[in-house]
Amino acid sequence: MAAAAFLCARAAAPALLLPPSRRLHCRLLASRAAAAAALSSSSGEGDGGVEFQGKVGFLGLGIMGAPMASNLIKAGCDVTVWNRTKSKCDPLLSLGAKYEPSPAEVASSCDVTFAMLADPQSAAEVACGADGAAEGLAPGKGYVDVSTVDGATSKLIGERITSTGASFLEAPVSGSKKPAEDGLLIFLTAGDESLYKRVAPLLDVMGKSRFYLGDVGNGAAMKLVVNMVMGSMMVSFSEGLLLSEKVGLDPNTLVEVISQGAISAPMFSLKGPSMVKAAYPTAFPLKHQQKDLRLALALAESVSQSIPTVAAANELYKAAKSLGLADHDFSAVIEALKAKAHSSLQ
Ligand SMILES: NC(=O)C1=CN([C@@H]2O[C@H](COP(=O)(O)OP(=O)(O)OC[C@H]3O[C@@H](n4cnc5c(N)ncnc54)[C@H](OP(=O)(O)O)[C@@H]3O)[C@@H](O)[C@H]2O)C=CC1
Ligand SMILES: O=CCCC(=O)O
Repeated sequence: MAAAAFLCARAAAPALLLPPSRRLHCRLLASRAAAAAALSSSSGEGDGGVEFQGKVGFLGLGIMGAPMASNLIKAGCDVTVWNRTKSKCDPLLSLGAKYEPSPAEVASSCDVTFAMLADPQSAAEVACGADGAAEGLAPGKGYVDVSTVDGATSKLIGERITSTGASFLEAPVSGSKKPAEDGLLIFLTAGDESLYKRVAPLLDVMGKSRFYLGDVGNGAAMKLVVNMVMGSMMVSFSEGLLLSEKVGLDPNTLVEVISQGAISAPMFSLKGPSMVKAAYPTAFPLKHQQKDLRLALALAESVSQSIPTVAAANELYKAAKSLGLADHDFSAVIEALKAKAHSSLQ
């Protein structure tokens, strides 16, 4: 069921690649959304992907938020943006977005507001702080937090949002810069189910599939588990690249061998060639990967689950941060291993 859903949703995605004249208008996305929603929700409730009518707010225009908001605008949605560093709004304004000077003003002028912030602190501040989104919310409005945060922060945000009478959905995403640009993200949602159904057409503009996971906290937990696996995989891959080179193999050949076998992953094929060249163009900042490992370790501790591989990986990401690599792509963690090898030789 889930596998079939995945294929169906992927097949719908190339609509975003159509020339502007043939691009689907947001309000006309119902058929695409209906087709995808009927099969792509893990709950299998066949929510029908009702069309979205209303104004959409978007807070946080970093690596992920900017292309996500941009896809909504290109699909014909009426989008209002805000970002702490105002200049990052300019490309979206050129595409036709409106601007409001605070999260509160975005939320009060829109029907549904999305937030894509760096970490738990910034997500809480933008939602609940002074001039935060909650100050502009009211019954009938919705707030969808797509940032990667821990469950406790998400619950705190959700409680503040729902205290205004508005609805709350957490919806962190799997997929990086390129899937965000291509509208191929995977949404891991939890919280208000009617808000989930209401924003389904918008999620389908930005993503290829979506999962509704129940209570607030479940989306955050799913995202952290996925990212802890990813962070450990990247460390293991880095160790393999370095070892292959040390024993006289060509690491590029290792990348190719891995790509053809059972452990093949798009991440290895995508990042391997540039890692061999010690180049780390940022798609997923290393500081965010380390944040996710820190949050995953806390999640594991909360249920007395041992995750020693993740704990070891986390130490390497911390070491990479202390080498000044926080804003590089997370694949730069390989540099921490190189530094370790170098220091053990001295
Ligand atoms: N990049 C990726 O591949 C993916 C990232 N994620 C997650 O998505 C979220 C965003 O990631 P990404 O776009 O890469 O990150 P960026 O670092 O590119 O963007 C972070 C955003 O948060 C804003 N921000 C940071 N601190 C504050 C603050 N105190 N108050 C208000 N705004 C603040 C930034 O504003 P400003 O421009 O002013 O700095 C910016 O808009 C993170 O939670 C990340 O873990 C999830 C999936 C993939
Ligand atoms: O949180 C970042 C996830 C990156 C990815 O899924 O490729």
